[in-house]
Amino acid sequence: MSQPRFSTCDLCDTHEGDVSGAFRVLAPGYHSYGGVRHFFGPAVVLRALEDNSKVRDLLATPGGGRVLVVDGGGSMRRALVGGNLAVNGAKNGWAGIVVHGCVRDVAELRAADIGIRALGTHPMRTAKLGTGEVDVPVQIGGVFVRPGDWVYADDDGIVISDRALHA
Ligand SMILES: O=C([O-])CC(=O)C(=O)O
Repeated sequence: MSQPRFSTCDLCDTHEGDVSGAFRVLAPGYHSYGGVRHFFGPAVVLRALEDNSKVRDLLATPGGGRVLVVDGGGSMRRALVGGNLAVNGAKNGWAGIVVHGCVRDVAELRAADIGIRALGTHPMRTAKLGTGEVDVPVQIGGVFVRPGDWVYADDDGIVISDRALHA
C-alpha cells in the first residue's frame, strides 16, 4: 500500500503551539514489533485487560486502513497480540495495532505486514473470556485516545490527533 510520507517530528514542529488538546503525543515506551514501522490511520479503541477475545474479534473484521488501539492496562503479565492475530489483522487490512501492554511471537510479528507498537513482550497468552470494551475513550501514554482519533506512528514516536494531519 502506498503511504503518504509523514514524520511525527514534522507533525510536532507544525503543531507545537496547539494547546487545545487536539494534538497529543504518547509518552515514550512503545517499541516497534511489526513488519511495518511507519503507519497511520483512524483509531478503533478497545479496553482489554488480560483478555484478548475482542482484539481477536476486531482483527477478524475488515480494517480498512484503521489502527487498533488497545488499552491493556499496561499489563506485564500477559500478551494481548501474537503471531496469528497479527497475520489476521494484516490480511484484513488493518494498518497497525498499538498495545498498551505486551505482545508475543516476536519473530512472527516482525514478518507480518502490519505496524505493531507495544510496551514489551511476554510469552504468556491472555484469557479468552469475551471481556473488553469496544469504542471507549482510553488514557494511555499520558494522553487520551478516542475512537476516530488519527494515529501516526514512526520511529520517533506516536502522535494522536482529533483530525487527519497528512496531505
Ligand atoms: O492466541 C493468542 O492469545 C495470541 C497468540 O498467540 C496469537 O495471536 O498467535
